[in-house]
Amino acid sequence: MPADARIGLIGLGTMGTALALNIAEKGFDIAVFNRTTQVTRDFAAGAGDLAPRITPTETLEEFVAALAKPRAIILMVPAGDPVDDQIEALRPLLDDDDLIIDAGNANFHDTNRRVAASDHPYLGVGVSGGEEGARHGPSIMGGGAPEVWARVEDIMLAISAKYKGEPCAALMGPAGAGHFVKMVHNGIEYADMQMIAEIYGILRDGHGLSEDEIGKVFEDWNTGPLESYLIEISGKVARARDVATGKPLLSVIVDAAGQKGTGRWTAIEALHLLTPIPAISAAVDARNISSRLQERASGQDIFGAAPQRFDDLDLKTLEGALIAGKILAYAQGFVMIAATGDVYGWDIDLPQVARIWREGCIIRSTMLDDMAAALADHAGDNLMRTPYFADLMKTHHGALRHVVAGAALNGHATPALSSGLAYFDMMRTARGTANMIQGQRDFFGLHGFVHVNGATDQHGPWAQD
Ligand SMILES: NC(=O)C1=CN([C@@H]2O[C@H](COP(=O)(O)OP(=O)(O)OC[C@H]3O[C@@H](n4cnc5c(N)ncnc54)[C@H](OP(=O)(O)O)[C@@H]3O)[C@@H](O)[C@H]2O)C=CC1
Ligand SMILES: O=C(CO)[C@H](O)[C@H](O)COP(=O)(O)O
Repeated sequence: MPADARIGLIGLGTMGTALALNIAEKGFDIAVFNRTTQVTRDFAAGAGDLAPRITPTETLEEFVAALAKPRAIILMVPAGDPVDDQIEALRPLLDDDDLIIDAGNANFHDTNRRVAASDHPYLGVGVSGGEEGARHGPSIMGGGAPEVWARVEDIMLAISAKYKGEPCAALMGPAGAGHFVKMVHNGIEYADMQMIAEIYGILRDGHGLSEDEIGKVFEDWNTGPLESYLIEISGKVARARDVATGKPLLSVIVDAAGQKGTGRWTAIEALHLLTPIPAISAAVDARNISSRLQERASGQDIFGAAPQRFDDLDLKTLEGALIAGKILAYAQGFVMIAATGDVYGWDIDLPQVARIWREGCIIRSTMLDDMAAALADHAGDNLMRTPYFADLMKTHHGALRHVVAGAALNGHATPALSSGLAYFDMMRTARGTANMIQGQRDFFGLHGFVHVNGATDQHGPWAQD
């Protein structure tokens, strides 16, 4: 077997299979390996016209031998131990300058650790777009040293999605920066999905619309400012039928949301960074609450089901609420990415992040082009305060307010929309209510407060007792 494959890939699951075919289609010879050999055989047998560019291998030794030197190997296996185990198995077979690329959804702390622990070239690369994106063009968020990224940049740019011809792939920063950006991408994804689900609930239980009618609403919204992959697929999901029964698919899906961890990591990391992302955190909590099926049923037995019919909010208002909520979720995510500058010393280019999210990834949306422009023109500012998005917020925060208030009065839980609104209101209130908290802290613990005249470490009269 000639040792001439330009790149290798381990892990022929949903993402690995699609990515390997994408790489081959773009003209790069690729060697593949999978833990379960039959999967490799089936993959090779089904590769069709792309088979000549693909070298299937059945042992790690055979896989490594099939690669041109210096080697570059993509891992597309589950995050965590499988990545460490695979690296441990591979490294003894590799030369010092061979490159390992973890393209799964690794926790960025793990990527930082792996980079720090090894002198060998390493990239942590976030890939978004699901199976379809991986096959035909994902958004790719690279992390690692620029000279290491340069070794595979041509492949990354070639296989990535294109926005008006511009590749949606870039190096975000060193070490775990790529996986950090992918993590926040997924956090925003959680908030975006949760807000859509909240509006779906109002359409279903408040307005009493059928699934087809709801599908039509999302289809209509997908031709306006909300145009995005998630709104598009929400319409398709609403319209879909269960194959076995012919019933609306949504009516046969248990309402307990799964999660693999990236949203939770985003919420945890935001707390560490002291960066508020309440809409994203609320979306994580909402998934956690959704999973408590038994408890929710018991709650309904005691209190009665919460959501009541209410249809006094028109579709324009619901659309406006989603527009405002979406801006706030993205704004929180971008502020969180910017916070890595102080804490990790990463100088992540926010407009570039927005640019590579314009196509390929799950949160792609027409708004992202305007976000890229706003973040470039107003570096360092919160997206919600940049003129274009501030105007949109001025136009739509009233709708968000009506939806949150109406939902609360009628028993519809809207945790992500409500949290987004609370963030907006707090972030536009020069004098809030934390003076009371400071007073309380000083009362019970003499923690001191800053006086409005600028004097620090001040105390209330109780300090004299
Ligand atoms: N699915 C998605 O939409 C997306 C997933 N990701 C990330 O991509 C990565 C892969 O996900 P996905 O393709 O969906 O996962 P799959 O479950 O479809 O595939 C997992 C692959 O990893 C292999 N594997 C599992 N455990 C081990 C192990 N311990 N050692 C070696 N190989 C192992 C499996 O081999 P075997 O055949 O032997 O089981 C299989 O080829 C994950 O990190 C995921 O979070 C990122 C973006 C989107
Ligand atoms: O990374 C992704 C999309 O961008 C994956 O689809 C991810 O698995 C989604 O997260 P979760 O399973 O927690 O909903």
